Amino acid sequence: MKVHQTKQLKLSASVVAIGAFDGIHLGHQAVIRELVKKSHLEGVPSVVYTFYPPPRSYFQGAKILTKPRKKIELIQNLGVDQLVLAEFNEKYLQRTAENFVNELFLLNPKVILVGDDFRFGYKRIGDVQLLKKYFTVQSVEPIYCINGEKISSTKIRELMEQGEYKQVDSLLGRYNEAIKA
Ligand SMILES: Cc1cc2nc3c(=O)[nH]c(=O)nc-3n(C[C@H](O)[C@H](O)[C@H](O)COP(=O)(O)O)c2cc1C
Ligand SMILES: Nc1ncnc2c1ncn2[C@@H]1O[C@H](COP(=O)(O)OP(=O)(O)OP(=O)(O)O)[C@@H](O)[C@H]1O
Repeated sequence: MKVHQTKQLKLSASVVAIGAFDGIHLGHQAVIRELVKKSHLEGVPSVVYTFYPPPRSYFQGAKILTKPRKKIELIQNLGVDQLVLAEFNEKYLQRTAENFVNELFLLNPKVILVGDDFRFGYKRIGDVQLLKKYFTVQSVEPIYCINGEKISSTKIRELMEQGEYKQVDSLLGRYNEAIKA
């Protein structure tokens, strides 16, 4: 897997998943597995486009569940070809939604996988409707916890605060991760 941190990636075709992906929990894993499956079906490279730090950590000080090295390792293990790890900083967050769309054009995506609530660009102006003007956009069926709640990085952070380490591990799908994080 190739990791790109500064220069914008250019590809003649791809399938792309975008998001914070902090923790690479079971929901994230489902998205990335679907991405890799589509990439094999289409015969084009898979691209995960993510951020460091996660926007929720940058803005709200949320605990970071996976530091870059671990995040890279986990994404690579899922069979992804290219990883964009954008540094989320004061300059980056001020990029307009159109400017971000222009970066996505450079990837020539056949499909983009994002959640229905995905937002992008300065002040979160860009939404899935805007993305759909230019690209084929799809989402993946949600993966739920045993109690019926949707798995999320936020839920995992809450469980960590409560010391529910077994539950954290079960949502991450990995053992002893909660203690190390
Ligand atoms: C170019 C760009 C600019 C962004 N600027 C802001 C911003 O000004 N304020 C904000 O709260 N989030 C901003 N974000 C973060 C998004 O709201 C969102 O958290 C990010 O795209 C990850 O999506 P996800 O949270 O659905 O995984 C920006 C994202 C991108 C790609
Ligand atoms: N439980 C889930 N099932 C399926 N897909 C999910 C799940 N959780 C997140 N995703 C998808 O993973 C991608 C990255 O999402 P993101 O990291 O913003 O999710 P999150 O874990 O809900 O984070 P947060 O708690 O910070 O909102 C998006 O495409 C999103 O729709």
